[in-house]
Amino acid sequence: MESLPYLKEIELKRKTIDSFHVYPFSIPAVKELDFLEFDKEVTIFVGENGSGKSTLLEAIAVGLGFNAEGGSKNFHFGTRSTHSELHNYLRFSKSFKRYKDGFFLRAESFYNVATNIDELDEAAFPYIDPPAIKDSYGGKSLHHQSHGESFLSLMIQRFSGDGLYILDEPEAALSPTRQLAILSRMHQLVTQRSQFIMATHSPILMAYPGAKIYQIDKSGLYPIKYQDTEHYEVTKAFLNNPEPMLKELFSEE
Ligand SMILES: Nc1ncnc2c1ncn2[C@@H]1O[C@H](COP(=O)(O)OP(=O)(O)OP(=O)(O)O)[C@@H](O)[C@H]1O
Repeated sequence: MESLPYLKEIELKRKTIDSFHVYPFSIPAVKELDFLEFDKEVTIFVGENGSGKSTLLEAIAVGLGFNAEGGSKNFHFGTRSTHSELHNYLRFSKSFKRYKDGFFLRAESFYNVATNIDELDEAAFPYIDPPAIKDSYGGKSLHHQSHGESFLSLMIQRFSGDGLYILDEPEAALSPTRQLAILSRMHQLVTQRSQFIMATHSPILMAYPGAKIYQIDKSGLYPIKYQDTEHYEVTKAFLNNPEPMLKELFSEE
């Protein structure tokens, strides 16, 4: 699709940064960052806990106009104000084509998104019967669905294609079977001209065919093949033959 992706590149305006010794500029994802290309429909960030995936994803989302705690561009609630200033130091290079749908999904604050939907529906109730917003999320309050069900409702019912979707660890509540369902839904949405930018620890989700995977570690941020990710190697080695690893882990020495 010629006009995809919607987000083509980000650049860190390094000259405007006073110090790379303070958060968020001190974290591996940012310290070595210059340019980052989004040249595939699906871009995936992988890396150890604390490498800076969420910080980077949040800055991309906020810089593009999404609420720092997640949601579509219509969400403006905030229960905390701890998001970093990184977005102010990024330059965004976008396609001429606009996306029609968009969502920033972060596992850690999805609860607040669900609460906000309920509150908006309650506020609309005297005027619109039945309240409409949750219809787009599977017809019942996301609080009345399991964590995994609500994630899946969101992707299946609410995401409508022609979209830019920024997902932070969407696997958090999902069984392996549901993660496969997410892969399938992502594929449908990609065929409907969508772009995904995602941070994940899931070896299932990072197997999305043709995805561009960026590894984040102390040397910075660089493309990596799926089979070379630590997530793939460790999971494969463990599942193929768990005993030696368990023995090593539980040895007294
Ligand atoms: N508001 C903040 N102020 C200072 N340091 C922070 C802040 N938020 C995060 N950090 C630190 O920045 C680093 C990167 O955190 P971040 O949440 O981006 O990592 P991550 O790669 O998403 O980790 P995980 O895989 O565990 O979700 C961590 O060391 C974290 O402690």
